[in-house]
Amino acid sequence: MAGAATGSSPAAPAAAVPVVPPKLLTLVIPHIGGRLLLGKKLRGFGEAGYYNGFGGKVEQGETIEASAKRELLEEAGITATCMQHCGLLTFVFDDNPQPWEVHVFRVTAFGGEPAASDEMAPRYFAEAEVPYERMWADDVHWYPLFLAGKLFEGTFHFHNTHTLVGHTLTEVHSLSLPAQPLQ
Ligand SMILES: CNc1ncnc2c1ncn2[C@@H]1O[C@H](COP(=O)(O)OP(=O)(O)OP(=O)(O)O)[C@@H](O)[C@H]1O
Repeated sequence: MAGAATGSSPAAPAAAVPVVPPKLLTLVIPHIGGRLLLGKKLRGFGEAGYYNGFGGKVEQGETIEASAKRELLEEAGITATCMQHCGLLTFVFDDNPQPWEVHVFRVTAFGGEPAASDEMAPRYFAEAEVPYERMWADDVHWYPLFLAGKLFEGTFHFHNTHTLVGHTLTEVHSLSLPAQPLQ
């Protein structure tokens, strides 16, 4: 008889695991002349005083790249004139069913002068002085690849939003970005 079952009981129907599409975000870091431009968060529960690149949610009708440039202008007052996609980070939280997919960009030339916004105060850091103790817990892992000019992909698992409990990280040779705007 064809199609004999391998187990003694009929296979149970697969449990319906809800798949929540990831929230798309950008993270833009100017990296020029051995220095990084980071922003000190001026507001946000539990985040004020912390440093990060510039970025936020990709909006409907916007490409990821356009979103990165918009956030850099809104938060740091500068216009990227040379920017490369260099990382894809996925954040998974045990207290949030929606993972975050963060596209990281390096800016190597920009127009304008960095200026504080109501969200962020920009500040330069030498490569050896990145303030990891005042940054997200994943940053200490992937910044070395960023600083070395590599492309990378990683997945980071957080407990209660902020405690990093595990991760994978690999250098890659290419990254792709959807050309279409977010629907
Ligand atoms: C979990 N570990 C993390 N490690 C490093 N960077 C992280 C991060 N999690 C979020 N980020 C980045 O922080 C910025 C603000 O994020 P977040 O406050 O959620 O964006 P926000 O909803 O305010 O976006 P809008 O500015 O309103 O569009 C944004 O660049 C996002 O990519």
